[in-house]
Amino acid sequence: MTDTTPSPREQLATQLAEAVAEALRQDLERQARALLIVSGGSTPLPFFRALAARDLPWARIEVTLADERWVDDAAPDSNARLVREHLLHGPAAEATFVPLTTDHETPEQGVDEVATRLEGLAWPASVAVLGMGGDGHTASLLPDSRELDLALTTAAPAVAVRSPSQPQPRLTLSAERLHRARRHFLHITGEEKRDVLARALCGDDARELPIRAFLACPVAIYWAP
Ligand SMILES: O=C1O[C@H](COP(=O)(O)O)[C@@H](O)[C@H](O)[C@H]1O
Repeated sequence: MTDTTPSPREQLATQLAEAVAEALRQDLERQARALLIVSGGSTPLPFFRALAARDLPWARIEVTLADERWVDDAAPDSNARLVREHLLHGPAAEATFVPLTTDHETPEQGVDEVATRLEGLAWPASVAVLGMGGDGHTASLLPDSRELDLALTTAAPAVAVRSPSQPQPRLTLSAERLHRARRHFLHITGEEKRDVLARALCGDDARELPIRAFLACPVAIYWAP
């Protein structure tokens, strides 16, 4: 017989989708629109699929990203592509998705247009679902980027980022803007990320491990092996 038990990562994604959906429902009882910030990368895919299946008033929900690579939105490494392909399905296709790229050649040229777009959203966000890389980065607050200090301290909503460890330039929501969410969830999987998180919890220098900027939010940690 085939084992149909969901994997721990699928169970985690379902639990996270339930928590995010409940937060959106609660806020939409009191306000006309609600904003959801999601992360890119590979971890959120089962969460996107689980959330898309939730019964929500999607037409009143705005979705944007914590960060984006400055690539065409059909490129394999575009976070917008992941959101479009895995979250904005069925009833969830009625959500308003606000991407973080423009037609400009570089994020430095496009950042003001993205900032204007972001200012028009329903702040404070209901939820920010953060991810984390093995180097302790979250969004594109990258430990080796020249712009990390700026992104951690500026009041601007978005920052253009370049980093020797990343093949493409990126655009990230600033730490200040990511803090403007009523609830923060950290979604990570695997032993390596658990160890990085454990290390981050033992210190306070966000320049070394940028995820530290959110560990006192408070943040609800969703982890599975
Ligand atoms: O570059 C990125 O990495 C992190 C984590 O990605 P994952 O593939 O390890 O899940 C992600 O949170 C961030 O949004 C993304 O752009």
